Amino acid sequence: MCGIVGIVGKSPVGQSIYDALTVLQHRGQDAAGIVTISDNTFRLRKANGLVKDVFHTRHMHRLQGDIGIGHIRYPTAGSSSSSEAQPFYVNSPFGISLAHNGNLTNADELKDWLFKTARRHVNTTSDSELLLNILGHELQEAGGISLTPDEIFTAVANVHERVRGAYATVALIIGHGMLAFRDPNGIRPMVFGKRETETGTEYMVASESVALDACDFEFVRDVAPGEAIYFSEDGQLHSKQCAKAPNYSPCIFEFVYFARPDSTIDKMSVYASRVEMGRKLGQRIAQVWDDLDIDVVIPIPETSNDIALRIAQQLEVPYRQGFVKNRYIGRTFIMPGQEMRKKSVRRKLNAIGTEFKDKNVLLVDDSIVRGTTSEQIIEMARAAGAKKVYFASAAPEVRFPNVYGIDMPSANELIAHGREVEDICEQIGADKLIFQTKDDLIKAVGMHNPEITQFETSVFDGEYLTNDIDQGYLEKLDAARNNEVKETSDKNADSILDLHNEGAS
Ligand SMILES: O=P(O)(O)OC[C@H]1O[C@H](OP(=O)(O)OP(=O)(O)O)[C@H](O)[C@@H]1O
Ligand SMILES: NC(=O)CC[C@H](N)C(=O)O
Ligand SMILES: [Mg+2]
Repeated sequence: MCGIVGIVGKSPVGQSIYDALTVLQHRGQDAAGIVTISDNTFRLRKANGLVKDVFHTRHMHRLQGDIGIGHIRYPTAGSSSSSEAQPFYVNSPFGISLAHNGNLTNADELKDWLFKTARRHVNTTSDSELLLNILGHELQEAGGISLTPDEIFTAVANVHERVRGAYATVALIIGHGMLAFRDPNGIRPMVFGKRETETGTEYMVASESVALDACDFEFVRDVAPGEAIYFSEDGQLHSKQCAKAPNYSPCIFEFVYFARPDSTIDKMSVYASRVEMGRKLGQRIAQVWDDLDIDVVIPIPETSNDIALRIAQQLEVPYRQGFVKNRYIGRTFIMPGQEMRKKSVRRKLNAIGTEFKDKNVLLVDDSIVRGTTSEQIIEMARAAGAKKVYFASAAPEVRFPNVYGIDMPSANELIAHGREVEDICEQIGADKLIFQTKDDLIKAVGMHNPEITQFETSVFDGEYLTNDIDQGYLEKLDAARNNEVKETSDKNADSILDLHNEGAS
């Protein structure tokens, strides 16, 4: 999951974009980038690393201009080379710079078409650079040098026709303004907001509402699935539904894990959804485990904290923070390699012995994906003296790869793939294991916005709503991106030919 942000301001926007990226850091830890426009010239700084490490004072001084976009990356396609950090840039038919959250499912077809028909060369293996070139091509077909909002919307409508997958996108078009659009299923989130200043209204788009809060922008609304919003440089706002058949289906995993609890996505509070996940799971535990002998409920920090607290209330059992999280270690699941993920669990979490000694503990996590966290945490709980270790997951069994922006390319790496609950329980070493049902998860999130009747839930049920994913596609994805392949390609990532990146050293 990446994070995107864009601001059309009335004064320099570099610092606000930086601030927005820091509060979106939980969506990607691999690379960060900002592009601004000043004197009709793009200013770019992007590199691998966290926001705080990528941008130094000297870079911020150079990121001048009242309009700009930013990105933080968690790769789901191509390599993790710094040459695939975003935003990307293309110089025709205008200077365009683009940042993308999501993943395209027809990338091979698009690359071929771009080369053979649109005669555009793409220099990296990133799907986002393909998206940029498709947009460039469609802008060229739709508009002249003056480029009207209608011409821009025609271009986006044609992008929707060509591109499959998930794409929340923000782009700068030099000499014109900023364009934001969301795929017709609205899989990845995007909000927009405004800020009134003495010199006029400023606009901002971002992956999550928390970025608007951090920069003092007032939330206006979510960008609708298939919709495009165009903010001209002089501050005019135009919007249009550009998809023929939009079908609101936000990714439910945003609510389970990805998004920050203080964000609201598609009118649904992430925090309230997690609390309700806890209530429902608590009810289920009480029903299914009638011989309940739980002494204490303990979350696996950090995402599951709110869920575990609600489970404890439901079960009328004490809630204790039995694990301490090292605040200097990032999120484990979005780290690039399995080796790094494994090592990080113990560096990140440590047990407080007294909370476990001679107790039957119920450990709660938001999800079990590869089982990296649960397996090690259960060992730690036992080593700290727990009598019995029970485990509850607020998401159902994750059994299928994700193709829409979460890096789960390989079914074989998912601990629940081809396994039933007893089997998974044995694998992670728990005494008992329980999962939320898919139905309850959908209700827990969906109750906050009755307009949403469908969610993107493919990791739980294998149903891919873009209708273009078959076994052949999944096998190819697995072969290209499984752990082994990724670890080798990441070692070679820096040798990938890069174009000049100002200030990269
Ligand atoms: O089964 P796994 O493959 O281990 O993946 C699931 C775990 O990874 C995530 O935590 P993470 O450490 O990324 O972040 P958090 O601090 O937000 O919980 C998630 O919250 C689970 O704890
Ligand atoms: N997680 C994402 O949104 C990734 C965006 C894009 N597919 C990339 O790999 O850079
Ligand atoms: Mg976690």
